Amino acid sequence: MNELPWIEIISAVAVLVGGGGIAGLVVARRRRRTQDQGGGQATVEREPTAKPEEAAEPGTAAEPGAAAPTREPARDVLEKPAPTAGRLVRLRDRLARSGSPLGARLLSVLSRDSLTEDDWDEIEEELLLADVGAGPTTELLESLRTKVRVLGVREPGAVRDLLRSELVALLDPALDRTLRTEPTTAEDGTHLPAVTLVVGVNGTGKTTTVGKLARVLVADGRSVVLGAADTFRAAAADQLTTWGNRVGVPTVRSDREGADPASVAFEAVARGRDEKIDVVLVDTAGRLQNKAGLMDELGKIVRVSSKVAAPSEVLLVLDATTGQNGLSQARVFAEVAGVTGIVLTKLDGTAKGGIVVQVQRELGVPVKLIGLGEGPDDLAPFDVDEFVDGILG
Ligand SMILES: Nc1nc2c(ncn2[C@@H]2O[C@H](COP(=O)(O)OP(=O)(O)OP(=O)(O)O)[C@@H](O)[C@H]2O)c(=O)[nH]1
Repeated sequence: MNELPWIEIISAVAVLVGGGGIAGLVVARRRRRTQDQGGGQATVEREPTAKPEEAAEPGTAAEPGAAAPTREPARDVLEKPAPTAGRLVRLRDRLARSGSPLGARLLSVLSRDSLTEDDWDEIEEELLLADVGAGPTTELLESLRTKVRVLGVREPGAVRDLLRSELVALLDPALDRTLRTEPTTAEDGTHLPAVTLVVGVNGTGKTTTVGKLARVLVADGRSVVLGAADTFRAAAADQLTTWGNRVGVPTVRSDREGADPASVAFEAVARGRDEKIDVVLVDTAGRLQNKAGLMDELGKIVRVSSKVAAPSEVLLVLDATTGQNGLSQARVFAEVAGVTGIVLTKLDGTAKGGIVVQVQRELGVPVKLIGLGEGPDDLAPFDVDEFVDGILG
């Protein structure tokens, strides 16, 4: 794969949008590749060196049969993931087309000749319906009312600029949205891959996000290994393996349904260490935040895989269409797994994007990625300015 055009295109867009969010996904220099993922050549077949026993919690017996064989990708059908750059443009397009855009409705009310109390009530209702949340909605309304009154803003272009700056402020552009995907070196010189753990409740889009993220990383020139720690459903590991195969990324998995997910995560991270892989992406099973056993298991996945390398990112996948529900999920996951970023999926089909504001406020954790559709490259870095321009249409 010729990486140079990628670098030029992505760098140009990073300069254009000036967004910190995309910076973490951009490879600014040609990276050392420890594994050819784009050239259609075979990788070295290697059995995982770590034993499942090592993955057991101290004092617990290792599970028999929990070993995690690796599915090597089929190398002759590799796809070329879409560049990260084009996704920002597509985001605006999808947001503008989804449902009836919040921004357009707000602008139409704000542009009326003289704003009555009914008009302000309508604006409030629109914001609440979009899941912006009661507190942020009140803040936004007060600020808008004052500025409209004090500055006498009436001209449509000026109203749009005012609303735009208020929405940008609400989304906290200062938050660091960089994805930490740089490998590190331990004190003893051991290569440590960057580990990204993907967590969330059932059906939010975790496996799809891992697959899409692998493509983003491959497009940016990173070497990647996937860990199928969703051992409840064999189909989940198959699904992940298929995602990996499409871009030449191997998947570490267990052939036994119900195997210890912590063991699989451990094996995947150990393989990343042994093969000097840049990033290990670990998919976990969907779990309800109110099921203590499942949440304990998640804590164990974090602890056990940290014996090789601690996660540099724990991404909580939230379905934007479920709105407020996502909040209570987010709180519990943050407690158990130390969430470092939110992935908001299915934004293409909802006018409830306001949940971004609430989640960030509640947790102080930034939205880092957004899902814009079911297509393989429908995942984009979250960029505040682009997002607001998208909802303003
Ligand atoms: N429209 C749309 N659909 C999405 C998006 N992300 C994921 N999906 C769909 O959501 C469904 C569930 O996705 P999965 O990745 O299987 O979800 P999961 O969280 O891994 O599911 P469990 O393992 O059962 O918990 C699939 O049909 C995906 O195609 C998105 O951004 N937009």
